[in-house]
Amino acid sequence: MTLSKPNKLIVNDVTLRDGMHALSHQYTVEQMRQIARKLDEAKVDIVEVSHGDGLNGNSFNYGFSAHTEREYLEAVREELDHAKLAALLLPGIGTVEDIDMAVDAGIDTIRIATHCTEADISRQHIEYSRDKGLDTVGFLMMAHMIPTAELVEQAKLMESYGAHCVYVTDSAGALLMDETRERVAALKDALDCEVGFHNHNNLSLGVANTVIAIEAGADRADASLAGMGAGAGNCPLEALVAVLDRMGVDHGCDLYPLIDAADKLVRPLQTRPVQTDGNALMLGYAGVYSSFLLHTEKAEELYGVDSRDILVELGKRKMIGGQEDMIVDVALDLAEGDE
Ligand SMILES: C[C@H](O)CC(=O)C(=O)O
Ligand SMILES: [Mn+2]
Repeated sequence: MTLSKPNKLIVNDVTLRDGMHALSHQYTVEQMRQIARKLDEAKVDIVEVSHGDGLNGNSFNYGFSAHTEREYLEAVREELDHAKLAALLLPGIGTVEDIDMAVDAGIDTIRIATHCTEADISRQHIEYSRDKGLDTVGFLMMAHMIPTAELVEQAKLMESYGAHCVYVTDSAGALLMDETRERVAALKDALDCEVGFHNHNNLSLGVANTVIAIEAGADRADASLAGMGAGAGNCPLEALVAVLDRMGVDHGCDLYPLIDAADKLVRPLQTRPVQTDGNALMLGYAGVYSSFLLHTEKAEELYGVDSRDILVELGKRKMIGGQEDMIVDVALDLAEGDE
């Protein structure tokens, strides 16, 4: 099938940001350099670098990273000739001072992420980033949790603050195919700015849903090498590019350096394989934030409660990003027999 798309797809790699979750934020600077070099050689448009939970995520609650974000950003900046450098920020975890640091370290793009019902807290950060001349993106996380019409209203807020692009972000990898199409098409219809799509492979729909998003008009798509990311990982970049090649979609990336980087650089780093195994599947099934996976497995070990039960309960309680401490709460409740 050939898809006629008016503009080239913008490919945003998240191996060095979402991929941080899969490694408990422990990339070395040299690993980041090697991966960034290959992404640049493959002509990926945007390479994102940050703590997995965004700038300043370095903390007891989210996990400490091996190096500072300035060290990571400055190192990757030196490796990029073609690709733009991006950082992610969640208002409240990161502040405008972190945007200043990232600008100083050389970013071109900032992505401001909020829970899908909280777009209003992105105003200050989006306006500030626009004033700094950054390519500015709004990122509506856990997009499966609200109906499409509400998501559109939240996206319009981000656009009104000045976002160049607003993302449908399937943080839990929970969206079904029709749900993906409906959300992306509705944002495309309602917004003048670009629309993006980011997802997780928890229900094994990573590539399929990204292709559907592109068919529905997404201008930007996120993916990562070997799917390196939270939960079952993100849409695997090399597989997406192979499929888009077959479909005749203009994405501008070279397949072979991506395959080489996925197989030789990234997969060997995956101490816990990034795949749709039982617990990762449960994230998509129960609608739970993908970065809860490793924290939940730790709670299983500590409190002797089945991870799957913890994840189902977290989904029932509608826990969202930032509520990582509730994983322990739920595990303790289940251990005591009261849920
Ligand atoms: C901070 C999160 O990891 C952002 C993200 O990639 C998602 O919600 O998915
Ligand atoms: Mn993600």
